[in-house]
Amino acid sequence: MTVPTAWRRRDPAPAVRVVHLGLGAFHRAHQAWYTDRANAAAPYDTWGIAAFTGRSAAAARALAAQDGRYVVLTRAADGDTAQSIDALVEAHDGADVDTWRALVARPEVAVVTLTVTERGYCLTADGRLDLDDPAVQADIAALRRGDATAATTAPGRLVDGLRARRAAGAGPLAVVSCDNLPDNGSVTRTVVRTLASQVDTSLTAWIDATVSFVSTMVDRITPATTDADRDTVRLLTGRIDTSPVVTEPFAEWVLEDAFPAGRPAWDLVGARLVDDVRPYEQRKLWLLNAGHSLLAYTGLARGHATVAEAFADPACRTMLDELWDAARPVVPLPAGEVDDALATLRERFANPRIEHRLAQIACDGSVKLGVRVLAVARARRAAGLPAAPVHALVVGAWARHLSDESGSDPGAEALARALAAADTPREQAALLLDTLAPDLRDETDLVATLEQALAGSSQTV
Ligand SMILES: NC(=O)c1ccc[n+]([C@@H]2O[C@H](COP(=O)([O-])OP(=O)(O)OC[C@H]3O[C@@H](n4cnc5c(N)ncnc54)[C@H](O)[C@@H]3O)[C@@H](O)[C@H]2O)c1
Ligand SMILES: O=P(O)(O)OC[C@@H](O)[C@@H](O)[C@H](O)[C@H](O)CO
Repeated sequence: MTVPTAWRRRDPAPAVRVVHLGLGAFHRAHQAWYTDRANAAAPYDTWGIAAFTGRSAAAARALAAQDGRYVVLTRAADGDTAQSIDALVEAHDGADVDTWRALVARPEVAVVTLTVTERGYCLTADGRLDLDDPAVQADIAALRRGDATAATTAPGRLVDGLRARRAAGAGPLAVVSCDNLPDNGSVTRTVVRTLASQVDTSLTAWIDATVSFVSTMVDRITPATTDADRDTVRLLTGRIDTSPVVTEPFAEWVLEDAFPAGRPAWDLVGARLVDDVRPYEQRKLWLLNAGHSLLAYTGLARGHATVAEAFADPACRTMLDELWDAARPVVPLPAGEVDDALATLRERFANPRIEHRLAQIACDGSVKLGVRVLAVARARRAAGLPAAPVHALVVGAWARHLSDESGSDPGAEALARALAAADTPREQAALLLDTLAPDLRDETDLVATLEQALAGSSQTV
């Protein structure tokens, strides 16, 4: 493939030492951007990334045609700045399992990062690998056969790659989830170990001894790229970029320091290495992501299309303030730090130049609401605080969204049918809590306010 002159590298590409799965917008705006800046800050220790798409051969081809290079457009309220990223050195179709195995098995590869969406972890409602999922079953069968086409799920691909690494004797490795899930490192370990144990129990023991699963909190609002964004990049840089990414100025990355074979110097460019990521994860999931989900379901119902539009609507803002008030006392960080995060969030959500589509955020509520919204209800119960009606309001708004847009949540089609067939708000409330947080089914105040929200129908929002 001939790379156009505009995209040819002046300096040699850094050697591949990170492999990534899920080459979407967020990886390009966050982990690749951090790695690019870390390489500049530590030129004696550079790291290249080989990234695999989840499903799309076209996205990998488009980036490969630019030698992996692309522009990050940082969009502030008062203007754009363009930065070319060099850290991504290979882009592959996720279906290319031979290259996946070969790269994960290289001894100089020390880190595997993931952005495969919440759904990509194939979890049951209580956080285990869903062994009833046909895709998981197909992966287990293919991996037992040693099939060359092998795995399609993220846990299956990881097991496939780790098996190749063990066979090559390539040694320790860190697997780093960068998805919006609490305890994302432990969740990744659980799904990988469970799947490996179905294939080869000695592999599970090797994983336990050799692989670390790093929990991280990742934050940078990065909407899907549009044609208008590609036009802006062309005007600003003079380059035709098929794969730019538009993002906000704010970026945050908090990681556990568990890298047995080293890592890029992310700490030199703002990432924080800590012993326990959980407080930061909870701060982000319970304030930002929960806020996004509230704005998505209530904002769409009120005719808005973007976060900034919904945020400017006083009715949405009142609900958002209630949501943040309910979370404030249970986020396990000093109150001043929580208030600073909220002040920053108000500015970020108000940025009218970041066109973050509510429809994008509204997808897959069945795997998001439990960890973003009902986790706060659970934390309030544990702290002896009363149930907050706003949590029921968000779940009710999601249920109504599901009845109009069931395609936006492939994991909730059966639930949408059951909700439509249910005779009373009480039955609907039970169905919703069974799906999202079965342990909260006996939370009488929550159930009562959810029934009210469901009975109130669209008047509630
Ligand atoms: N966009 C953001 O603002 C943002 C911020 C923080 C975290 N995240 C996390 O990153 C994830 C991806 O966001 P994005 O903006 O890059 O989305 P995107 O749609 O641009 O890309 C998603 C990527 O994940 C891959 N993928 C999807 N399902 C997969 C699966 N089952 N197995 C393997 N790969 C799979 C897709 O093929 C694609 O490469 C989010 O779901 C979230 O968990 C996103
Ligand atoms: O990416 P998702 O689908 O997990 O969630 C949608 C948004 O809430 C999310 O992408 C935020 O923009 C992001 O988490 C900000 O860091």
